[in-house]
Amino acid sequence: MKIALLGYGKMGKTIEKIALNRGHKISLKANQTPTSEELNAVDAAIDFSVPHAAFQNLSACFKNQIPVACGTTGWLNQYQEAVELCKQHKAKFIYASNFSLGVNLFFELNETLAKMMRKFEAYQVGMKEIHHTQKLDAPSGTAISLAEQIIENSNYSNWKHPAKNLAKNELGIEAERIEDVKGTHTITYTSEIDSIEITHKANSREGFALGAVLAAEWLANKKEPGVYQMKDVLNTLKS
Ligand SMILES: NC(=O)C1=CN([C@@H]2O[C@H](COP(=O)(O)OP(=O)(O)OC[C@H]3O[C@@H](n4cnc5c(N)ncnc54)[C@H](OP(=O)(O)O)[C@@H]3O)[C@@H](O)[C@H]2O)C=CC1
Ligand SMILES: O=C(O)C1=N[C@H](C(=O)O)C[C@H](O)C1
Repeated sequence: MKIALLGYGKMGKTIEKIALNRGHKISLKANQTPTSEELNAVDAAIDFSVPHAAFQNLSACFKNQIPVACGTTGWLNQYQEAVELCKQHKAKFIYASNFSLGVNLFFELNETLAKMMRKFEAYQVGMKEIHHTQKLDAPSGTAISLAEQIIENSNYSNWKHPAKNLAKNELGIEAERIEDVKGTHTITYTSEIDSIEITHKANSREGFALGAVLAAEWLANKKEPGVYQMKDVLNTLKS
């Protein structure tokens, strides 16, 4: 399949390597919003760009009916608008705050743990993410997804970053930036007696990149237009 890489930075370059190994062709490497002419020459697009560009890039894909997998974080205030636009143009779209298999397993673990802990009010939940110093957004998209899962399955009502002056029902997210850290997320349940902690640590960017390529392949093969989730892709691969 012919792929457009929207964003040819750290992730774009890792995705290129994985996509070529899977027999795809990279027809476009763009560090700016693509033109319709450029998009019409590809089968699918993968957007790992910057927060201020993601919505514009997605709009260009929807208008040209190019299936698009988007991993860019930090633009979610426009997510609903993107969903509407995708439906309006009968396009195909997946956004995932994290495309790696490991983090998607971690999402399942997080949800199960939150359900288990719901009735034990002695435990306070805390979250911390660590990423490299070039990251533009905080907290990470993955931390937001994890926090939303906990909120849905507990008595917490909202998340807060930075994690200061928290009300009882606020889930604090701490973010630390350390050179070259690929992405670490930790959730801690703390009582006076003990702590329970789960951590996912990415050792490289390859897991994110493989997941994004699998999502783009899945979208390109999907007949029905729509807004999909990484869960849909992984469920198909499991069956
Ligand atoms: N969902 C997931 O699994 C993951 C998500 N991410 C997210 O992906 C995004 C990219 O991460 P990363 O590759 O590390 O970041 P980089 O900064 O390394 O790369 C971003 C690239 O986007 C380019 N860019 C700038 N403006 C546009 C535009 N209008 N259209 C297309 N490209 C543009 C930049 O070009 P220039 O330098 O010329 O400005 C740069 O090459 C981030 O939001 C990050 O949080 C990262 C890893 C995993
Ligand atoms: O910017 C990154 O590098 C990453 N961003 C994503 C996020 O914001 O959650 C995913 C991963 O943690 C790496």
